[in-house]
Amino acid sequence: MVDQDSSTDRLMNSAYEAGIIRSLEAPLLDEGQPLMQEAAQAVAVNAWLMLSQAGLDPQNSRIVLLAGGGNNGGDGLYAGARLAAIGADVTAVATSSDVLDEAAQTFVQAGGILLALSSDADIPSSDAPSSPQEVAERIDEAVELAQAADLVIDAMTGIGLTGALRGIPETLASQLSAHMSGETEEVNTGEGSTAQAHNPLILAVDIPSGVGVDDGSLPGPYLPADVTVTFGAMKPCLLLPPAAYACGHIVLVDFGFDVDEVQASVEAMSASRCSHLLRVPEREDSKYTRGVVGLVTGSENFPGAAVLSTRACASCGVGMVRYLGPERPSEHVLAALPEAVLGPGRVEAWVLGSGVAAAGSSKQQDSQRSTIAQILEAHGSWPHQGSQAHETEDSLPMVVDAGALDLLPAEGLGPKVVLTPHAGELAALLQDLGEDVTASDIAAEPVRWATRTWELTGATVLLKGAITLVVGDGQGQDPAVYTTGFGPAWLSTAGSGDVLAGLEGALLASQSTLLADDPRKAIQLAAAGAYIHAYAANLASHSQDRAWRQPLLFNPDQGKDFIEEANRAWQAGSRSVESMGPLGHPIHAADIIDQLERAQGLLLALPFQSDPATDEPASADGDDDWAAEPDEDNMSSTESADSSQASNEPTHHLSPAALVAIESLWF
Ligand SMILES: NC(=O)C1=CN([C@@H]2O[C@H](COP(=O)(O)OP(=O)(O)OC[C@H]3O[C@@H](n4cnc5c(N)ncnc54)[C@H](O)[C@@H]3O)[C@@H](O)[C@H]2O)[C@@H](O)CC1
Ligand SMILES: [K+]
Repeated sequence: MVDQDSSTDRLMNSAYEAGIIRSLEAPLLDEGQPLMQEAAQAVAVNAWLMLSQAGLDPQNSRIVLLAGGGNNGGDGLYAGARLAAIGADVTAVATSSDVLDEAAQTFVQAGGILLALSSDADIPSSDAPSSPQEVAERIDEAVELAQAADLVIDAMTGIGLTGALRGIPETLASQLSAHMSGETEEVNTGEGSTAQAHNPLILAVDIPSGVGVDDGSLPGPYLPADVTVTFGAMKPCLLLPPAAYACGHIVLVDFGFDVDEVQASVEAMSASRCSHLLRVPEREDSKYTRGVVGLVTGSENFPGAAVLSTRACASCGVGMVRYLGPERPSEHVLAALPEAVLGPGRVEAWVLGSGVAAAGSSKQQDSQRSTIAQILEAHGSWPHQGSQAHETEDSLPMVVDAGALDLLPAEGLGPKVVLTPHAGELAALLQDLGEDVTASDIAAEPVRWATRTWELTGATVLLKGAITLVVGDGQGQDPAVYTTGFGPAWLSTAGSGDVLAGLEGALLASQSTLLADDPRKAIQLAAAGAYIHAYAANLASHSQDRAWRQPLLFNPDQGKDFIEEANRAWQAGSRSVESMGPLGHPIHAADIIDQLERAQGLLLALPFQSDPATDEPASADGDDDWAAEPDEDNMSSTESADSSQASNEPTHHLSPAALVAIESLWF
């Protein structure tokens, strides 16, 4: 993990496997800390907030709780009891043969109704269905209740889930998720028109039931959430695609875990982590000590890629950009970037292959490929074939993209070689390495396949996606895994990858001394590159859409601050997990480049901000009068003089009575 992490940074951005979460809970439980009650309180408060944000009165809302047989169900039942106690209409559906007894009794005493679905149910205050037909009827009843509810609290399974959901939880998850995605019949309004089916809000307790806790996969049916209230620490599924897309907004309940001695399995790149990875020039620096990047990108057919990659590279803090290519792209590069130097010479890092056609994809062999092959031979950090040289002093950090990927030697690459494929390119690379895998297999299990590529090649693997993954050498035998989902969906546009390759090269070159000391830093630098890329796209598009957001920290002492943060972050009334905020506008690749320098400036300003706990670069200087400054988490928009005044106003729209009610949940 990044050395300079604050404990808040670590808590919000480091994810631990289920077994480690249990080891972190154990000492607190031994000391008698009432973790389940703390979890239940947080669930109740967040349920209340979700309802009130959607314009509903929580005290008159219909809530359906799906309660499993483990502690996750226990959390849900105690939360349901708190909500029932303030007047909500809460029905708990028991999805397994038993539920935690004391939790169920507390729930029923508070006025909740308990419905058992399993034929061998042994549950207080609810008879088991007596025949298979009655089981089926009760399941139908539960599905209908949930579909008609204002809020569904999903407490079927937490970190105790093994494999895909089975049995009643599987049935409920598949029927409810089909309903919400509109796969079931539309509602006929009786006037010849159809209306969208009503969708309940969904709050997931700890994790959405059904997602692969430790690997972020979706092994079977699952219930996508609007908000996931998770306990103690982040789990891998909350960061890793595709499961992370099913979590909605994440609220992390701080139990005070001591994570100093445990190893995270996934880390999210954050603004603060990123700011520590940028190299700031010193007085004695010259253009050469700041790093020279050599780019073999673009081609006669794709001169634009040469322009985009060199311009992006020049915007990211290197001393010099050197371009190698045929006449046409060279002329374009020089026209767009007069600072560029053409032709061979000394470099600290290479960027190879963006905008270069892979073998077989064009009739004419791309002349850039022979240059790339020579560079790979001379500067690759792997044993040279036919010579005894191993990891040599000639080996340089390099970004290997697009048309250079198939020129790599198959194995023995080092971490300073950063591969930047998208799923399709990775599938082709893995097929060359003998794996039977398609691009859609990779999209379904990206961390598995990025890790496999790292195992086979030894390179650092940056797999591009809405959430980009970087896998490379970690501690001991285990890989390190970083994620970045800071960008808006506008980022998926032609040339965006060329921009990323150029900026990755700049980071590797400017930090070549750091990399020489510890080649594993390439993973963090690669993830930082993806973060800066995303951040520049946010600035360019004025979008607050994010593939992934940091969790909101829930601390019982925060009270109204948390309400305000949640209101700001969740966008009042939003019922869609798709849209995480105002969408901004389209961008093209050059727009991203235009914001790269500003993005880095904002990141470098971060340590000087008054509130170091917030992981959001300082707001800009007010030059965007209408647009929202991108925020990693909970930041407000660019503050003009007027709006900074407005930001002192409470952002929630809760009546005094509503505040009294929520305070009763809180204490
Ligand atoms: N350890 C603790 O004291 C704390 C745990 N907490 C909660 O406890 C949860 C973990 O509790 P548990 O270990 O009891 O496990 P869970 O409650 O997550 O899961 C166990 C339940 O899931 C069912 N299940 C497992 N795999 C299944 C599958 N494939 N298909 C269908 N059902 C399946 C089991 O039959 C059982 O009913 C956490 O996620 C969190 O919500 C919180 O209360 C905080 C404190
Ligand atoms: K759950």
